[in-house]
Amino acid sequence: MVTADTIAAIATPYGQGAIGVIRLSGKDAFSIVKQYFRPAKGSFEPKLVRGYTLRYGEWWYQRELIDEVLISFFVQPHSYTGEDVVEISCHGSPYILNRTLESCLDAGARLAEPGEFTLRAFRNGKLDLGQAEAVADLIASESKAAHQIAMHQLKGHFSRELDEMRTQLIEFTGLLELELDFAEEDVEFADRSRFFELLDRIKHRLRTLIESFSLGNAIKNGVPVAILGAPNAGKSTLLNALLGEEKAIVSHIAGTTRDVIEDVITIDGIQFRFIDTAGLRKTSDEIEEIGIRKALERASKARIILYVFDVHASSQSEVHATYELIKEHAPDATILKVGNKADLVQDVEFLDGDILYISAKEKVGIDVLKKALVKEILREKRIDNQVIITNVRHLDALKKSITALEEAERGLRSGLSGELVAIDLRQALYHMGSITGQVVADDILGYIFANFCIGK
Ligand SMILES: Nc1nc2c(c(=O)[nH]1)N(C=O)[C@@H](CNc1ccc(C(=O)N[C@@H](CCC(=O)O)C(=O)O)cc1)CN2
Ligand SMILES: Nc1nc2c(ncn2[C@@H]2O[C@H](COP(=O)(O)OP(=O)(O)OP(=O)(O)O)[C@@H](O)[C@H]2O)c(=O)[nH]1
Ligand SMILES: [Mg+2]
Repeated sequence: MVTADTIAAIATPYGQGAIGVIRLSGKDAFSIVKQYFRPAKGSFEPKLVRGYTLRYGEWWYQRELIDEVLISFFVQPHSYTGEDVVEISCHGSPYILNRTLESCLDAGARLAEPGEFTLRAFRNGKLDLGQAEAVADLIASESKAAHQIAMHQLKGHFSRELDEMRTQLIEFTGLLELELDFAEEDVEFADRSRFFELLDRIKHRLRTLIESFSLGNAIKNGVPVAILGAPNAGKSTLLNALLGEEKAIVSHIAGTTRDVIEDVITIDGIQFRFIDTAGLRKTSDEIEEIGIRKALERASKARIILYVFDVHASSQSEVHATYELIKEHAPDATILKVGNKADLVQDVEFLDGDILYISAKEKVGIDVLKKALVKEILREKRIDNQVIITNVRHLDALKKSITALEEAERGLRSGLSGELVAIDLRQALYHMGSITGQVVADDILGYIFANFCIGK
């Protein structure tokens, strides 16, 4: 067990709260408590601490009664970090928390780096790297879907699957390398046809994981939905109807919205990021022109585009032309056609095809539109109980693994000797292992944990 220097941090958010927690981890955690803690009953002996116990008493520092506190004890290796851990629960006042932290630092603890508690948990084998990253995602999750994906990963499903694939590859790679020792005898220990099968299976699975990134990333950061269309189509009215608040200015004057306006809402557990934009048209107004450029730029980054047109006022050719303009700028997005101001027409037989008719102003059809958005994101996919990757680092490692596997396959097909093929396989194994952290360089660890909160 690694028991390094003792780290300390405030583990709760900054500001006033009912309770605030200071966390200490490392070999001096209990003796630091000894210096300032006066138990309400009995005495406190670091050596006699039992894990999973709680003590009540006072925290004194520089002759000042800082607070009444509750202290939780975890004895290594049975703690989050795997080290001796202490949690001091104070009243949630910034002054109390700062003073208590100060006292711990005064006694020799060091201020923890962001993510350092979790880094220690990783180093001590409590979590693998993928799970440690899931902890950060879990804390950041703001919707049921994002929470589900992070929790699935924290529970180690992704890691287990990678481990299984790695084990199969390692076995085969070992056999290939063994052939080297019998080079003169021209033997093949590793059954080539079974190998191609294995490679196909693993590549297919890796590809599915890679494809899941687009969904995973959208869910984690909020699915970007850009609202586009001609001026006065009712885009801002639609944004307000979706959000249920008057966020954007609405007026009968064409060209009202200039800047990009955005806000998030959660629908059926999925967070959507709605982006209202300037109406698309030819204009000589310089500022409006900038707004239109921004609109098209945001269109290119959206996953879904709500193309809003006025069923009452627009001609079929206008509707078509704007649609083509949007499509050109956002070839990868799904474009949903939304025929607005349906309240102004009697029979809606304006355009054929899959058009959603709504009245943004009268809030008619908004729920159907929301359902359509959720359906578009989930399609047939379920997000519970399956691995969905959300992390660019993982995406990168998976892509590199596939490239190496393809190289190995090419080598085998062209009759390359086993030991050379094995080099590519080791490369693939390396990249797969980098996800769970079986192989990982220190600078990568530093980069990963730097993005955590302090105290985590
Ligand atoms: N107060 C508090 N709440 C918290 C945490 C924490 O550290 N402190 N957590 C942290 O962020 C999460 C819980 N994670 C934890 C994971 C493992 C252990 C732990 O003690 N593990 C031992 C126990 C196993 C056993 O029961 O024997 C171990 O792994 O050996 C503690 C917390 C969320 N809530
Ligand atoms: N009758 C009716 N009027 C609507 C509807 N939606 C919007 N309007 C009206 O259409 C006008 C333009 O609405 P906006 O939401 O500002 O249109 P926009 O697309 O954001 O326009 P720009 O920002 O100029 O591009 C306003 O007068 C709205 O009240 C609707 O469903 N029915
Ligand atoms: Mg507008």
